[in-house]
Amino acid sequence: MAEGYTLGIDVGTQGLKVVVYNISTHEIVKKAGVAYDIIKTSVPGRAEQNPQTWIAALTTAVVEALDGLDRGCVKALAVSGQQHGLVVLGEGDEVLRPAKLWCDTESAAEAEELSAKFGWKLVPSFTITKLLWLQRHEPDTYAATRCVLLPHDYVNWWLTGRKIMELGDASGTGVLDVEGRRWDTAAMDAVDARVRELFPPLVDSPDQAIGAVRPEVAAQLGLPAGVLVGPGSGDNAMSALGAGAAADGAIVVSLGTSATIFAKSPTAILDPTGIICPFCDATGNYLPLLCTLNCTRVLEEVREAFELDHEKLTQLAEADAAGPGCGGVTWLPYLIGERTPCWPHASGALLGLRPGCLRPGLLYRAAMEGATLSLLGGFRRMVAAGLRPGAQLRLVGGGAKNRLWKQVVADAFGMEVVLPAEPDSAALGAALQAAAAFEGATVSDYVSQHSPPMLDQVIKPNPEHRAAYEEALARFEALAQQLFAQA
Ligand SMILES: Nc1ncnc2c1ncn2[C@@H]1O[C@H](COP(=O)(O)OP(=O)(O)O)[C@@H](O)[C@H]1O
Ligand SMILES: O=P(O)(O)OC[C@H](O)CO
Repeated sequence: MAEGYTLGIDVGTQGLKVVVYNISTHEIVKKAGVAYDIIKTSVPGRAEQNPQTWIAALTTAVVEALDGLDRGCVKALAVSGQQHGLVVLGEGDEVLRPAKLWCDTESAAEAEELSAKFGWKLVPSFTITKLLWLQRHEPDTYAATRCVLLPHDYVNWWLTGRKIMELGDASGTGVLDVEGRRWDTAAMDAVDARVRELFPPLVDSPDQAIGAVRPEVAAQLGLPAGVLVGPGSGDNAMSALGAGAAADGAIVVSLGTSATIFAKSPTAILDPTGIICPFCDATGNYLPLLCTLNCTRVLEEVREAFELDHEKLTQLAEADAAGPGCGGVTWLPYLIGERTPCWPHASGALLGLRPGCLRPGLLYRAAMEGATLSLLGGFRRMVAAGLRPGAQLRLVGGGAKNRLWKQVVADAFGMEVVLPAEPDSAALGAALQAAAAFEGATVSDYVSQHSPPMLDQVIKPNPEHRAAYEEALARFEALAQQLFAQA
């Protein structure tokens, strides 16, 4: 049996995480993380990050994760990344401007225009809408652009020197023929004649390494020579590996900066309404996915306003008299606009306030319920479109660390909630993909044979709370429609 470690690196929106995975014991032996944020700006809809932020965080986190371990044992690594972002490189491979992120909604008008052209609903998250925005709003930068990459592709390029995209993440560009697993050159041409030249080639296989870490990067990270680099993927596809869902088809709910719901599918689900994103997964299958823009950052607003931590706020919320449904207080969480429904110009709204309502515990619960109900509405539409859920959800992401939120999800969805032992499932998924590449196995076989463990605890829905959440969902959807259907 192979001896050694692989590294799984997740380039998230609010931070980067590294897990060190032992290929022999199939255990995570070390973790490290570095937090960062979206660049502060007063420009409405703008959400950008400098790609150098990811590289600096990666260097710090890898060095820290390997501290005290035998670095010579690192055999392979892979990168998971926040999806959809637009990184533009110039003639000398220099980064021409900060990356526009998945949650940047400045390209709302371009998304409308391309939806009409393409015949399916693109939300402003999709990379191609951002590229058209660049052509319109920063023509000099567009003219200087020689290559377009997604965040994880940019990191792969820095690691290996190869400019390449893999199918799972490329699904978020809006110009991939997901079913055919090739670039949709007709869609590219419909945007601009130069677009074809700007996107790099696609990887041949989800199972093979795309190269090895360059010697100068290996020296910077303290890695031995020849560490293989897996193709990586978007964080949702990587999370499907790390949460065991790529092996058993479970439905995963991820509570991160964004909230997502996804499940493996043998066929592509092409939804012209844009509610279900048709994505490839990281095993050669598909990953129909629904994403909302506003999740953990809504709770962060409460944390920052009251200068209390998540534990204290959770205790206050649990003790608050309001309970499930928040006594009629509804928080529409659209702080940065929304993509599901596609309301890029919507804003947050707190409704149903009565005297004495501005209690930190109640507001924290209202934020949690708002983010959850927003996702639940989308989930019901996924089911209506053909998703067949079982009795359980698998919960991952930063929000899954919160005991109250787990129960709120179980109660509101009316389903049992199970948690993978490793909550940073995207980073673990990347480590598993790297292990498969190193061992010459297919990713699909590897994750089936070495399925990540789940925690024993099963969180059961409380039937007594069901009516309160159904009422809260109906109120939430009616208020959202009234306020934002025309936004
Ligand atoms: N106990 C908790 N309760 C609620 N939110 C939490 C808790 N712990 C972490 N978070 C939130 O999880 C988010 C990070 O989740 P993560 O899945 O790592 O996000 P991303 O991949 O988008 O960077 C942060 O906003 C953080 O505040
Ligand atoms: O940073 P996350 O984990 O919320 O990921 C962003 C998603 O990739 C958006 O689809």
